[in-house]
Amino acid sequence: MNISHTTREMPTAATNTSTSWRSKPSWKEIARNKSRLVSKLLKDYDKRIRPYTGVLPMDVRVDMLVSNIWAIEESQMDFTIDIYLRQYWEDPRLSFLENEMQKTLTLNRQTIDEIWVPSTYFFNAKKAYFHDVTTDNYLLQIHPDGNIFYSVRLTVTMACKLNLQMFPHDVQTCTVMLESYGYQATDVYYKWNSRNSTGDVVFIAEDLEMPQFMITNVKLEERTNIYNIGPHSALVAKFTFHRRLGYYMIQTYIPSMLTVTISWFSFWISPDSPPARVGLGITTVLTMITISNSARAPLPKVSYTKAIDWFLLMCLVYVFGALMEYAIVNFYSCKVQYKRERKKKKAEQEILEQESEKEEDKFTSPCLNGSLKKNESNGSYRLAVVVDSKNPFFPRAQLNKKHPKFRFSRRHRQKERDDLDESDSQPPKKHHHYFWDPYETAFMTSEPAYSVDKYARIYFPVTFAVLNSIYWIVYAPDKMIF
Ligand SMILES: NCCCC(=O)O
Repeated sequence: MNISHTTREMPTAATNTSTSWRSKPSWKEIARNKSRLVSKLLKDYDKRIRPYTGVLPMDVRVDMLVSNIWAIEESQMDFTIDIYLRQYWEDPRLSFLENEMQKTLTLNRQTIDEIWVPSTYFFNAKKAYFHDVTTDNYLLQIHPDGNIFYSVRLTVTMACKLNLQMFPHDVQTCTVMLESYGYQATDVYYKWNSRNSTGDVVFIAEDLEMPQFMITNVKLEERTNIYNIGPHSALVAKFTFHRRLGYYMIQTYIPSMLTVTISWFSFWISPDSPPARVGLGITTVLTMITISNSARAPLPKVSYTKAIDWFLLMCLVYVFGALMEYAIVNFYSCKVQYKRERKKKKAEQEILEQESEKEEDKFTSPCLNGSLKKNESNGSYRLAVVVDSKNPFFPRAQLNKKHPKFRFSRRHRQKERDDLDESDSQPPKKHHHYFWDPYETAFMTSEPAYSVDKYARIYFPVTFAVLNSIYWIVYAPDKMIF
């Protein structure tokens, strides 16, 4: 809506007493003349009868200025629109001779009640009201040739069938359909008015901005609706709305993705800290449920699945999955701990038996000269075997055969050498060092619980990223509007 500001001069006494006042009619004369003209036009005028009745069907041309569109209400499946509805028609009974005093008549609300007006109504209106501040918002102009221009300001809430399968990536089309209530198409025919100065028919106010939508198209149709009482002419304006994603990004998508990401932190927390892992898991599940509820709250209870339902379901499954993963880890962890204890006990029993035998009998032989030491602090065993200089591979092969649980260890080499040789005055002999921690051996041999965490660290983020990409490709293939 372009508004320009101009100043104008009011007629003054000086204007009326100028030398040319006799040739130009005074404003009082003009007013009196117009008053007489209106009375004359309305005398014998029967507003019950339409123009051209019994002679021709008449056209009613329509255009409109949309000054505002209030948010589309998904739960109610409607939208509210502020319009200046403008109707144009010809009524030869109201034509008059144009002259200096008789130009276009601009009249007020009362005159509308005295002339014939089309019985226009909104087909899909749920409720509507006229504006009356500070006076009734009506405009009526009668042109000398009998053309009438009638404008009225309305706020109408219209039904709009929404398909929310793609919500919130949806594009909605809402219609404004107006029709003649009382006249059949053979009497009154509606047409979109493209005869105005711009050629536009539905003007959208320049400053109209919808917080959640963007109007991307307006399509116009003229149609005839067939009823059992006969055909009625109608006009349809179809507004296309693209939903803006910004709100849903901030309120739903980003918080959900962050919640899912937080749930993965559990995979890096020790399985031996159940309060930490269970607490994190349950918090993220509850957070996801809260986000889902608030995202769905304004939506109607439709029976089909919406895009956002899939996304929220996916996130919920992931946070639930992270909690379930801990249940599995915990189960295996307990099982493993039990087995580990048993293995450790068995291993220690074995060692005790070995220790009870003479060390040399067990770990030394003419070809395998070894020295076994137990680390009392952690229960591990270390064995240093003198290497046969002629055959350096000999002791390891021999030991692997005799004591397969011992592992060659570089880690303890220097320490062992110091321990073994400190009391030896001879030059140090070359040793191979072997290590066996019965506890560690039992622990390392079966650790499915820890493997589950290790796999989860990769599996959860990768699959979530893949599913997310599929979601955005399927549901937001076109441009996204924020
Ligand atoms: N000042 C109200 C104008 C009405 C209309 O443009 O239809």
